[in-house]
Amino acid sequence: MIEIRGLSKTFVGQDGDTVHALRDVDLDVAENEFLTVLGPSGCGKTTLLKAIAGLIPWNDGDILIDGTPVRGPGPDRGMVFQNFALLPWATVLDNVAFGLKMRGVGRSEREERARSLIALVGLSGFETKRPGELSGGMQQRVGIARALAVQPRVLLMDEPFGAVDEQTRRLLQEELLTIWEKRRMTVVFITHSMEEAVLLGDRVVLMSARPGRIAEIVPVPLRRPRSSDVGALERSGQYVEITAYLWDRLREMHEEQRPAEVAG
Ligand SMILES: Nc1ncnc2c1ncn2[C@@H]1O[C@H](COP(=O)(O)OP(=O)(O)OP(=O)(O)O)[C@@H](O)[C@H]1O
Repeated sequence: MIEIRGLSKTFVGQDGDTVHALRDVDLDVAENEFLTVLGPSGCGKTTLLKAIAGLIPWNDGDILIDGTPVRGPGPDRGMVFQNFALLPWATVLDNVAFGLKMRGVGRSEREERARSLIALVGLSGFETKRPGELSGGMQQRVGIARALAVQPRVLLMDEPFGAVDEQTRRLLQEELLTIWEKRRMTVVFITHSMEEAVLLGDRVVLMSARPGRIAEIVPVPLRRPRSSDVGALERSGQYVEITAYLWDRLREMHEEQRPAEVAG
């Protein structure tokens, strides 16, 4: 469904140095797959996601969605950011309905759709609140509802639970699994957490830094649905084994990086 071929992206820093954020990345994401992306800080995860979203240009390569080249943002792709990126002056209802308004959906229909999504993410009763009156976890629920409102085929999530406390993160992970189990869509989910990558993903993409490349793709054959008993899943041998494997690989990648760092 998403095909990435030979994707390369360089940035020129303020000091004039060139940073190879991505080099020659090839990746296929299947329809309705939940793909998680894990890698050290600065390996190009956000750059990859923004390129798929059509938010930044790249130097080389192609990104195709159902065979159509990505040339910019589109309603087929919804994005959820770590820092929520909500409209601070607008109510929860208006934030969730915003994308529908932009697409010319009439008031009563967009409010009805927004209310049902607000219920889906567990925020009924908070429709008239503004983001500043909500906790971080609640704000991120609004961010998810807003992204889902336009019924995107692809949901792009950039460390969406990175800014909330551990308990809230656990709840949001379970909720996201429940939502995805109900209405399947293709998800690309960036995280720093090995546990999160395994809990949510069908496959984990491991990226290495400088330049950002795909080091390995690790399948996660844990049974689904997973939302009903996350605790048992996390205690299963398979879960423990995959998480340990990812940690070994990340540590190896870190070791490989070190001599280059020392040599400058
Ligand atoms: N606008 C920019 N200008 C210059 N360099 C940039 C820019 N955006 C990203 N970079 C560089 O590109 C590389 C990849 O950045 P990116 O944000 O994609 O990494 P990341 O894996 O998402 O990092 P993190 O996990 O810390 O969020 C980094 O070295 C970063 O410094």
